[in-house]
Amino acid sequence: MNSPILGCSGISVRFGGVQALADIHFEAMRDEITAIIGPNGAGKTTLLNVISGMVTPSHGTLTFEGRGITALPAHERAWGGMVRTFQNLEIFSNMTVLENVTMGCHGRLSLPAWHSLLRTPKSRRLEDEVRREALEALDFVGMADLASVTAKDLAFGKQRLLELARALAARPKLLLLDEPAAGLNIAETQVLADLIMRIRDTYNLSVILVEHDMELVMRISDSILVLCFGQTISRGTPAQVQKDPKVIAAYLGGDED
Ligand SMILES: Nc1ncnc2c1ncn2[C@@H]1O[C@H](COP(=O)(O)OP(=O)(O)OP(=O)(O)O)[C@@H](O)[C@H]1O
Repeated sequence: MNSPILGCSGISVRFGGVQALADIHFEAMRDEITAIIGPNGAGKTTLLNVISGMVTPSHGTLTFEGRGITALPAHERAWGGMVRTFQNLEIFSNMTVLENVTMGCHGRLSLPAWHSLLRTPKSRRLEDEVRREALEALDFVGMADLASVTAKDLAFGKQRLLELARALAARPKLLLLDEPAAGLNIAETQVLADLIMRIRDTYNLSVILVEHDMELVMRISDSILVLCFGQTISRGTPAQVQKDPKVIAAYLGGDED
């Protein structure tokens, strides 16, 4: 039976007078794509930030692979296999595509600095390995031919895929995607949807995504959490969530009755 990779229990976050999240209970299952949706200001990004360790909840606990991680800082969560992408692209624009992706491998594949300084055989082997894995990730997102291009010269859609390739190169167990389709056109969004499903199936990893594009969410998600004003208003499969009157009222702008 499938088990949760991530668990949130009673998560609350307050920013001054704003209750951004109130008592959120939520599980993301292994090898599944879980979407977090909701209207503007619902608390989606805040929840993603709590999961990745960038925001500390005022209440509640988090588990990752069954272990408590509530007090674990963001970088330790990343070492443990939780890797995220950002709504505003965070690529190194003056570096090449390949150099950007190799950044994803570091941390996982690293040696004490003196190995690199002295260019020991071990450090050269490691460099080869990093390069091979980075190229593999680029190939997976269909960008192997762009490896030597400077990142800032890529079209926006390709920059988004570059960020995804870098995240993949870190070999995550849980991939957190913050609005991966933002700024993409319809054709690029289709490519992205196929890619995210292929990532789940090929790498056997779990994905949590925050996304506004409902077509994408309904097409690729195994499970959806719907937030509104910091509260959970619905959870379930795309089919269940789509016909939930609370979701229709709050998110899709319909009537509850
Ligand atoms: N750092 C902060 N300081 C103060 N208030 C914040 C902060 N971050 C978020 N908020 C508030 O918390 C609430 C939830 O914001 P959040 O960004 O998580 O929503 P969201 O669902 O991701 O919205 P959007 O779809 O517009 O990105 C909002 O009312 C927002 O204004």
